[in-house]
Amino acid sequence: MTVALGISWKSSIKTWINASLEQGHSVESIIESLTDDGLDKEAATSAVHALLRGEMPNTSSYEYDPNPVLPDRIIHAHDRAIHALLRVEQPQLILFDNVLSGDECDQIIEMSKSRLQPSATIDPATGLFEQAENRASESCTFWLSENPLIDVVDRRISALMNCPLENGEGLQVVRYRTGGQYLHHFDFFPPNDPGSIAHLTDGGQRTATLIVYLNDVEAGGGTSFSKPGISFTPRKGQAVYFRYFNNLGQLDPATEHAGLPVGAGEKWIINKWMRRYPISR
Ligand SMILES: O=C(O)CCC(=O)C(=O)O
Ligand SMILES: [Fe+2]
Repeated sequence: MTVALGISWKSSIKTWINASLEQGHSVESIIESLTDDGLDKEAATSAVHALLRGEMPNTSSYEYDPNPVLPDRIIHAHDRAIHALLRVEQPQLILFDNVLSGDECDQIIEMSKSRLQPSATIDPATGLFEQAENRASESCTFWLSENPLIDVVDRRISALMNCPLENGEGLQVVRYRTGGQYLHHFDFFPPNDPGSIAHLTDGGQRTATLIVYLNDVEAGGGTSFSKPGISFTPRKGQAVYFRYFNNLGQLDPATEHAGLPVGAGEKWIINKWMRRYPISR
């Protein structure tokens, strides 16, 4: 016999699903366990998907809970002491100095050149990657800890963001040529887009981003946050952190941002996206 799960599904089931995702169990295996326990498949699937989207509807205003990033002036991140130069509380934004050395920036640019492909964005309906109209750049992704340098950078960023290594997507390197830009957008998967579920099922929602600047840009190319009205100038080795998913499962609308048009020369960055749960690899 199977039972249907009402809208207010028991919080113990929710806690159990959350713990299972945190332990790295796959969505399919969790749904299977729930159906083995007598839930109907559709109810089990929608319960897991509801949790993946975030427990709280975004009708109430975003609550700024404590940032997992340490509040210190200098953070000892894996192998490097990193200075926090500027902190904004609403939205939660931090500018860090010297996250990568000049030499590390140059090496990552060199390693990426032969791998770049035109950047894609996610189709809201299907979840498939499509040719980006709002994003004029090329990019490539490294596997987590793909080589010794990428491994050190992945570990350093994980320590800096105070988020487990396994919750991190592989480093994405982006090159914008003169005129290249990324129009205003959010980094999280829009919870109500049907296409988001395919991405949420492995790792859950994105929680925070670190953008590392790999070069000094000749002109333009800042990262602009329109709600607080702040823009960051690319500076080789520096990084901007922002967090948009809190412990209530809300998403911060004030983290909308853009990569401004590059006025002259090229702009190279790394994107590191952290997820709520470990990603299977
Ligand atoms: O280029 C930038 O400064 C921002 C890039 C960005 O927001 C992204 O790739 O998601
Ligand atoms: Fe972004």
